[in-house]
Amino acid sequence: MQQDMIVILDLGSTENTVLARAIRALGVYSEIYPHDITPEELKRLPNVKGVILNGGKNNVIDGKEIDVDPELYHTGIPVLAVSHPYDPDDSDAVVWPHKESALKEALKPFVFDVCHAQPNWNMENFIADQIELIKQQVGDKKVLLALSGGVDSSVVAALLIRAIGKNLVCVHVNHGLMRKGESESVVEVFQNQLNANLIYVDASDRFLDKLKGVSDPEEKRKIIGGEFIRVFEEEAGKLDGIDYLAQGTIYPDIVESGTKTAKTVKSHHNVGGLPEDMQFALIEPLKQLFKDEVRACGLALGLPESMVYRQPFPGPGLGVRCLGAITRERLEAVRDSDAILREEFHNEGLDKCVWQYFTVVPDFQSVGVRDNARTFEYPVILRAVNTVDAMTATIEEIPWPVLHKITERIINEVAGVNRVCYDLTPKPTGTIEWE
Ligand SMILES: Nc1ncnc2c1ncn2[C@@H]1O[C@H](COP(=O)(O)OP(=O)(O)OP(=O)(O)O)[C@@H](O)[C@H]1O
Repeated sequence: MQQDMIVILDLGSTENTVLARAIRALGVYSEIYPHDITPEELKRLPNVKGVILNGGKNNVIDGKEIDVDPELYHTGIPVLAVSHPYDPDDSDAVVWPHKESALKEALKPFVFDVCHAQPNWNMENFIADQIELIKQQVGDKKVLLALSGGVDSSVVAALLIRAIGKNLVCVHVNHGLMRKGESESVVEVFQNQLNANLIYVDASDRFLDKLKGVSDPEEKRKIIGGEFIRVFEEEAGKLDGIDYLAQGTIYPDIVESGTKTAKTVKSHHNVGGLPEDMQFALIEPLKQLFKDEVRACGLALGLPESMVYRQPFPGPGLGVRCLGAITRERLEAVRDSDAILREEFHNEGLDKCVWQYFTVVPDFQSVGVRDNARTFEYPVILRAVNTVDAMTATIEEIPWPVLHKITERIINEVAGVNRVCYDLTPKPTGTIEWE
């Protein structure tokens, strides 16, 4: 193992991630575990140099104050107990700084002088350690991964290919609602460049047939999600001897799904909504990483920037941007206009400062004129928003010349479109997506 580690035990603090990031900022790897970890489990973790018991206001579960196993103090590993002030009248509470710079200074004596941890946390060492751990866990067994082409599943795939090569079986489902070139790039990067064992399923017709005539957004989402599970199940059923399922779970997913002491923000989809009765052991090598670290890991593994910095994309894909009942004609208009928007945003460097930008095609037409003749065609709506937490969103001010250029390209290059609009609605009152 290349990296030393400081373990944070969650005793009800809301600041676990702040603490982990501050320790990692000192160059020392840090992972967060629940308070009820046993001394044996702790000792099995690689290279643990110290333990921080991180107390806080969520320290009561089912009416009982939680604590760690007292044996943890006798493992020979240095232990530091800290607590964050949560009751302003509680003069006994240790004042623990919130700012990362101050927190780093406060942590240094424990991390370096008491634990003697080496600042050897970097992507190369992380990757080397994960590969070693995966090899130990999996041996020569087979691992299945649903590969969307999104950041998280792509980075997991690249890591597992390094660790176990062809014993990783990736399944990519093209539901026909991908952005332009996306499924092709999954095949190019994983099959052609990384030599992965990739099963590519073109299920476009199947999805589009099921969606024919369905205009209710919720029903559309349900059909897409349900059909995805069926396709994946069918493919998994054809495979023999799979023992493990890999998932692109990252640390924020765990926090959002609720840790033992944190309330659930939203229940995170078990990956791809896989059926409960599929009995696999899980491999989640990124589950302790934050999004920026996942990206750095992907780059270090040689994935292209376009994949690693891919903007968030809804599970039902372009299906929720082709408003109302999906038709192939309008779906192509969404796909082509989205590709133009992305290309122009990239050319202008706007892809670096706008969080999410996409196009929408509604299911009504308007009158226009082209070459002295009347047209009756669809509009394309542009949307570009910034957000910190996706709960609210603001509208990005795009320079007029850029908007003009995008408009001109869309009306000239996208079939069936005669009008372009810019959506100026913040969230609230609009959601980020239209459906
Ligand atoms: N078209 C697809 N083909 C194969 N697997 C998919 C597909 N779409 C989604 N998945 C699987 O479902 C998981 C969750 O999908 P979701 O769209 O919510 O992505 P995510 O959580 O942003 O992760 P990612 O960045 O890996 O796409 C993905 O990580 C992937 O394992």
